[in-house]
Amino acid sequence: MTTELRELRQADWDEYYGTLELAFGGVAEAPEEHELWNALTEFDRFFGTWEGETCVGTTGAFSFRLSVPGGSLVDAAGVTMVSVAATHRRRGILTSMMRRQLDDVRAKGESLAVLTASEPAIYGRFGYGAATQQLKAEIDTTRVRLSVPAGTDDVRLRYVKPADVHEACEALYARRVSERPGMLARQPGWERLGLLDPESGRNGASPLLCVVAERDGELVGYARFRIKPEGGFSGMDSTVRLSDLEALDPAAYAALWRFLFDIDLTSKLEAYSRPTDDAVLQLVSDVRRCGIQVRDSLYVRLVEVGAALEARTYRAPLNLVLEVEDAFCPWNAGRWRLKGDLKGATCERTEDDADLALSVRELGSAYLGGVSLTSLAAAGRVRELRPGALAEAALAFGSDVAPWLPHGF
Ligand SMILES: CC(=O)SCCNC(=O)CCNC(=O)[C@H](O)C(C)(C)COP(=O)(O)OP(=O)(O)OC[C@H]1O[C@@H](n2cnc3c(N)ncnc32)[C@H](O)[C@@H]1OP(=O)(O)O
Repeated sequence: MTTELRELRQADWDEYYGTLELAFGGVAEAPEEHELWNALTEFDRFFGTWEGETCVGTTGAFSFRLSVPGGSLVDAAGVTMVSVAATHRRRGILTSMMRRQLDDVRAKGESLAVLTASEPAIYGRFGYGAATQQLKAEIDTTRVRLSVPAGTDDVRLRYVKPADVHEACEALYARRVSERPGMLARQPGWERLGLLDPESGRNGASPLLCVVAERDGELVGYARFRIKPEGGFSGMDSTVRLSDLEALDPAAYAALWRFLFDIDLTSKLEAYSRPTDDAVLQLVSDVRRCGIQVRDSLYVRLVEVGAALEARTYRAPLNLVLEVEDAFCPWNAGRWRLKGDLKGATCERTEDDADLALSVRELGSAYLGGVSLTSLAAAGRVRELRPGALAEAALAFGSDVAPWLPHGF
């Protein structure tokens, strides 16, 4: 039986979403999660592959604004909900959906596509490069102490219901977005994600709790977390699970972490996604007892190389020619002259000799400044054709702040 790839319709959403859930193990999500993802679906950007009435492939894209080095917010397609029914794998269904999707992203004028991958091996062939990492911590709060900066005691903390302060927390988050590449500006509707709290997603922990940090009555930070009750005959020994934490200054930041460390009857603090340069690593007395692990997070694909490279700034002056390989989106292939500095950039087609050769996947990895071109060159994935060009480009592409995606999509 032949398959048909077509835009998603509201009437087909349940069948489409059922296919996706099955590909991820078949456990149905809670009704409130269904409702949120249905509300966020941009139907003209979501595709299903159909065999008769049966959906056998899913994908979609959200219209995001991504923070890039220099602080601009750039239109980016947030690729999501990718699956192929296990009965229909290895027949090229994913490849046909990726083809349609990237053509569609290009037609919309977006220069970037981004995603988080269930497995790192899937998306390199389509030109996506791993661009950010996330840090997981499991901190033994009975052994690790925090050194807090002056002013921490002036920060007032209070428990609040997450929904009661949600608007103010979202406004604070919005101020943080342009300060760190990889963060997404919350689009209308997405503010609900931070409050999503189905019982099935808590794994035995409390409902979502929130503490705000204030100074002179102004919100300067917040932490949202859950507490998983644990322990036994000898007493309670619970775990704090941090969901998200943002603060506007070091004292507010330290006050929130100190609070999380000091919650009575708890001995462990778990954080699943923090930036790799999180300042908490500089506050702790014993980083070895923080159970740090790092993994890949956001993958970036330059859909229009010229426009994407012009959309960010560069940390040092740069003037070189890139020879780009891009088998899946051949309109990007060839030579580009990139001139840039802290103020802006131009990137145009050229016939001049190339200084560096790389594929679009390496450009995606380096784009947010978190993966060094020098390291990619050491792996043989970037070739220096003019001596000195690699050092020049590696310095310019880098970011002082580690890029980070705070939440999945
Ligand atoms: C952004 C997100 O949503 S990430 C979520 C991705 N989804 C999942 O992980 C759910 C479970 N997995 C699946 O649904 C499917 O296995 C998919 C979507 C990963 C792959 O779908 P398929 O239709 O089988 O892929 P398709 O046949 O187009 O394969 C294309 C190529 O990718 C390769 N490939 C496919 N899946 C994988 C994988 N998991 N790891 C490594 N390579 C893979 C294939 O071997 C093939 O390579 P080839 O052209 O050299 O032979």
